[in-house]
Order: sequence, then C-alpha cells, then structure tokens
Amino acid sequence: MFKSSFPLWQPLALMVVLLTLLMVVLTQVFESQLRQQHRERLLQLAQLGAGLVHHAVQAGSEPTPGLLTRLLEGSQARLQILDDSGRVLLDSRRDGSVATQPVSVVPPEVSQALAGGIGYDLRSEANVGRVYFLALSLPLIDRVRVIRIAEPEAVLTGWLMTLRFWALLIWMLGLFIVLGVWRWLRLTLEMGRRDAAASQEVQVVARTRDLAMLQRLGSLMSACTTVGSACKVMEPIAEQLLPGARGSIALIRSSRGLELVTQWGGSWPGAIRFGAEECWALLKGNTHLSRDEGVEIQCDHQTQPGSQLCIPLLAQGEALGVFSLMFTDEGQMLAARSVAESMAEQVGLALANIRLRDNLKEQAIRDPLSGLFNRRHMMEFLESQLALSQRRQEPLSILMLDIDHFKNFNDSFGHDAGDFVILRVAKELTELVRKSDLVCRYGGEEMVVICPGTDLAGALDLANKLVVSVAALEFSHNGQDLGRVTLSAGVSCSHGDPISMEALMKAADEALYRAKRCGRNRVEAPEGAVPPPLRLSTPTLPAQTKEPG
Ligand SMILES: Nc1nc2c(ncn2[C@@H]2O[C@H](COP(=O)(O)OP(=O)(O)OP(=O)(O)O)[C@@H](O)[C@H]2O)c(=O)[nH]1
Repeated sequence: MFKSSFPLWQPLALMVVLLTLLMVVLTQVFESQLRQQHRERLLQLAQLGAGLVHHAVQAGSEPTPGLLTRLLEGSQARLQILDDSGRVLLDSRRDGSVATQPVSVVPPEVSQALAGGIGYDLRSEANVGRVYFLALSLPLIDRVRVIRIAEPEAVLTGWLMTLRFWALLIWMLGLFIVLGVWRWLRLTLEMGRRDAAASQEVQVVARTRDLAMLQRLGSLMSACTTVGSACKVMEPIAEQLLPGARGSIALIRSSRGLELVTQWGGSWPGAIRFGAEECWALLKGNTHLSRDEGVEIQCDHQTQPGSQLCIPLLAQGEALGVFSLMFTDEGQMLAARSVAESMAEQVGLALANIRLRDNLKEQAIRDPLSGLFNRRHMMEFLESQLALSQRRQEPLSILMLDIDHFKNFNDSFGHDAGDFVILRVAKELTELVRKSDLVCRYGGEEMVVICPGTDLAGALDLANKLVVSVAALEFSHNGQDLGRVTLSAGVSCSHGDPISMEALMKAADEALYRAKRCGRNRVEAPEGAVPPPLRLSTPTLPAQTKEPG
C-alpha cells in the first residue's frame, strides 16, 4: 500500500489559518469602514439639520417638525434641535415645541459639541437599547443651537451582521476551495509517486534481468575455449540485452589490424577489416559515442551514418579488439551504454582468458628457442597419426633432419650464432612443409617432420627439398657473415602396416645415421626401401663455413 511520506496536512493547516486570518482582517476593515460611513451619514444628517435651522433663523422663524421628518425620511434616526443649555427645542418624533423644562443633566455628546463643535456617544436608552448619538453645534448670531441625531445601534448591527454573514460565506467558500485544492494536490502527488514507484520497479526488474543475463554471459564465456564458441555464446544474449541494436566484435590480428569475428542483429554496417587508428575507442582507450554532447565524431571504420558506440575490449590494459554497436537513434544508444560496457568487459575478460589459455597451451607444446613443436607433442601427434594411418591404411612418413657439423659451427661462431641458425632453419622447414605436416625440434640441432598421408617417395622428395633449400640459405648474424649449413636427413615410412612408433623413429634415425656416414648433406631411406637414396650436389660443411671475421 502506498504511504505518503510528505506531511500534506501542514500546508493545508497553514492555508486554513491564512484564509481565516485574511477573512478576519478583511471583516475588521469592512466593519470599521461601515462604522465610519454610518458616522458620516449621521453627520450629513446633522449638517442638513443645521442647514434647515440656519435658513429658518435667517428667515426669522424656526424649522418646523414636518421639515425634520422629511429630512429623516427612510431612516430610523431621530433629530433634535437643542439650545446651548441642552433644552430640546424641536424633536422630529414630537409635534411642536418641546422646550418647556430646563435640563438637569446635559448629555455628553451635547457638552462635547458645545465645547468643540461636534460630539459623539453610544449608550443604552430605556426601551430602545443601545443608541448612537451625534451632536453638532451651530453658532448663530445671537445664540447657539445644537443639532443632535440619535439612531439605534441596531441599524449598524444589521449591516454588520450582513457583512459577517457574507464574510463567513466567503470563508466557507475559500475553505471549500482550499480543501479541494488540497485533495487535488494530494491525489496528484500520490499518483506521481505511484507512477515514479512503478517506473522504478520496472527499471529495477529490467536491471535485475540485465544483471542476471550479464552474470550468465560471464559464466558461459568463462567456459569457452575458443573465440568462435565465445561469439556463439554472446550473440543471443547480446540480442536480448541490447534489443534493436546491430553489433559486431573485431579483434586485433597482430600485423593485419582488426578483423570482424562476429556480428549480430543484422548485417554490420561497417568495415570487415580496419586499422586500429580508424577507431576512436582504440585511440582513446575508452568508450566512444559517434555523437557525444552534440558533437559528431564518427569512427572511420563506420561505413554508414548512425548512432554508433565503440568500446575497446581490454585485458590488463592491453587492447584485444573493439565491441561496436549501431543504434537507430541516439536515445537508444545512450540508454544502452552501461549495459554495453558491462558486456564488453565480460567479453574482454573471456577473450583474454582464451588467449591466455592458448598461450599456455602453446608454451606447453612448443620449443622456446625454435618455436617448433617440442618432442613431447611430437610423440603424442605421431602416436595418434600412426594409429589413424593404420586404421585408414594410409601412408605416414617421418623425416629426421640434423644440421651437419654443428659442433664446429658453434665452436667457430659461438652459441648465439648457433641458436640463430637453428631458428632460421626451423622457419625454413615450417615454410616448406604442408600445413598437415608437423615440424618438431627433436633435440639439439635435430629436427623431425611428421608427414601424415605421405608415402616414401613423397617423403624423400620433401626431404630433398628441405636439404637443398637449407643448403642454399646464407646466414648472417649481428653483422657477421656465417656462411651456410647443410642438413642430413633420414626418412622412414609406414604404409598402414602395424609398425610401432618407436620402430618407425628408429628406422628414420638409422637412415639419418647412414646419411651422416655417407658424407652428410644428403637424404637416406631405410635400407632396402625403394626409391634409392639421393646424393645432393650442394656444398658440404665445414669446408664452406666461413670463419668468424
Ligand atoms: N647453439 C646451439 N647449439 C646446440 C643446441 N643444441 C645442440 N647444440 C650443439 O650442436 C652440437 C651437436 O654436435 P654433434 O652431436 O657432435 O654433431 P655435429 O657437430 O653436428 O656433427 P654431425 O651431426 O656429425 O654432423 C653440439 O655442439 C651442441 O652443443 C642449441 O640449442 N643451440
């Protein structure tokens, strides 16, 4: 249940108090105005009365009661004309003169008028209640007259009641409006809060779902052993996490720059291959938005205009590639940024793991000096290939190659130069054999090539090609001319017959031994094998090995 945290009753109470105060003040102002008007009206009546007296005196007579009655028509006031001793000479309520008896007590308003021209008083009168009195002195040539007006306060009270009634009505109307506004405000705020809570809940649900998917992506990717499987895992999750976006991943391929390894959400509107300098994310080392804070800077590998987001795939600070997304509008791109960055982080970590695993695997099976496969891997490979060739009844050949007089070479030029020669010969062998062949360093200056699917004739051909090619190489290291080296090669072959790995190796080793014995720089097959061994016409060592300069 939604509970308001905002104390809405406080502004309501404040508004009611303010409204009440306003009404009280306004009523007071209007009341004082009414009283003022009432007094002015009585004063006007008194002045009119004074005018009547004045005219009558000028005409040598006194005003008649009839005149006074006409003057007071429509009002409840009573008008009296008094002499300076307070005796009533004329009264609008009485017909004819009334001034018979002298007055014992002069009313206060009359005393005030005689003293200062005008006087007021408010007092209770028998049978009438509170009466308002106003007296005005009228000095004539030989005497003074006082015009006195009396009016029951009930007249004014009636007006005040009417005023208070209207004030109360307006106050109640105001209160009704205030309550209405308060209720409307409360409902609006509650609705706003409910909407905010609902949209927050939707966001939390979406975020939780995204986090769960990112976690799932992370755990699946950590189990991937190849870039291909990592891409397969990522594509469906990317389509769910970043709906409506087209995406791609390009990885850095050492010398060739970057190459697209996967794309999703439709065909990628960007280059398949590009240089690292064409991507702002790789240049900056962090996320790049094609349009950021109103500034449009597009990556060069982007071939179509649009809202593109590029995030470098980093592992231990090293860039592995770039994760790119293309959106139909900028708002979508900005909203997807944080999820895309989390995804790129997971992908970068997974790719770094795959690379690390590949490196470790490579290190375990490679010889560190020559980069060739090591002896252990060679034996495993030979074992599996031999079993396969026997099952398929296919040939398999082994070439055992040894650099001639390598001890002399080392002695003459040093071990560094010897290492260099081993490395260069390894490269030459690797370049000349088929992709299905395996070149290994068997030990020291001895190398083995395993050729699945190659018969003896083919193996001899290949061995000859290798021996001739190496003999043609001219070595120079650290500015020193090293001359040339030659190889001796022994070849053995299985034609699918049940020969053991050791026997095959031994046969190649014996053939190599024979090649050494027969003068080196040559290829020998096992004894009795056809075709016969070849004698090569390339120069022999160490006669052609140059002495260190
Ligand atoms: N520089 C260098 N020399 C090596 C390496 N492995 C083995 N050698 C050297 O290769 C030489 C092999 O000598 P030997 O087995 O007598 O053979 P060889 O001198 O080549 O003579 P033949 O094989 O009979 O032609 C030794 O002096 C080893 O020290 C290596 O990794 N680097």
